[in-house]
Amino acid sequence: IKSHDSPFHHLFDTFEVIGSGKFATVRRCVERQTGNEFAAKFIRKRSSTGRMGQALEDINREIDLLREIDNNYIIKLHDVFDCGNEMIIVLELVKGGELFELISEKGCLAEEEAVHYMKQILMAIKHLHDRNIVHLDLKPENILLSDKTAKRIKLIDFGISRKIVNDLDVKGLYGTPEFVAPEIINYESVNTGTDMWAIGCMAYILLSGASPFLGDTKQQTFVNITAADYHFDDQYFANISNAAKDFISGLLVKNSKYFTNYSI
Ligand SMILES: Cc1ccnnc1
Repeated sequence: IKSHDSPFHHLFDTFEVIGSGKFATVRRCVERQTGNEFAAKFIRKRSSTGRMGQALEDINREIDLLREIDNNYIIKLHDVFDCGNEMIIVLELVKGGELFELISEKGCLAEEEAVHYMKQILMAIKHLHDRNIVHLDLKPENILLSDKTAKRIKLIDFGISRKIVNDLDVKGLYGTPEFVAPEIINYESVNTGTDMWAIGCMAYILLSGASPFLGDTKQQTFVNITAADYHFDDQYFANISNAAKDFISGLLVKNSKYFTNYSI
């Protein structure tokens, strides 16, 4: 995949918006030559003077990570176009909606269905961690369903993902408050355990529909996280297996860089 000089709009027709973020909009598009559908992520570049838009360094980091990844449970990169004041990343189109929507509809999932999704999420994360890549924004909104019948997931959005070099690499507050690990809040270094913490949060949510640390304010959520203060409310967990609770407890461990395991 190389970044083209032939303009994106000669090769693709673009259609409805299917996702949007801070500096990016994702639209369904069709490659004229083949008729194949893709998701085109339009990212505004930050100008030398402005503050709007994403820094080129960050856009290129996301692209380089996507080029390196090749896993059935992670979104595939198709092409990249540099179009002046925006970069266009052409990605595999995933049509089954967000796992988040599924939980919102159903309240929570039956344990065997939650296990089915967690296995796929763990295989995607193992693929990343084996390459020293940490996602850093794992949450149900970033898990899409490739199609509702097959219950296959695709992990998306590597906008804040990083390469971890000798473990003590990146600092800086980011991620979504509800899912960030204590080391993010305490401005300590992140590591693969940072993703495992978020996986623990997602497992808790899939099984109960409740969010383990969510407070009434962002500040209260941060207090709950840094104290690792959560519990298995019997209102939701009465019929959940001990194995499932042990799995979650093993992940919601502070500074869990020494407890990363992928028993699938
Ligand atoms: C939102 C989105 C991103 C990538 N592929 N399909 C949909």
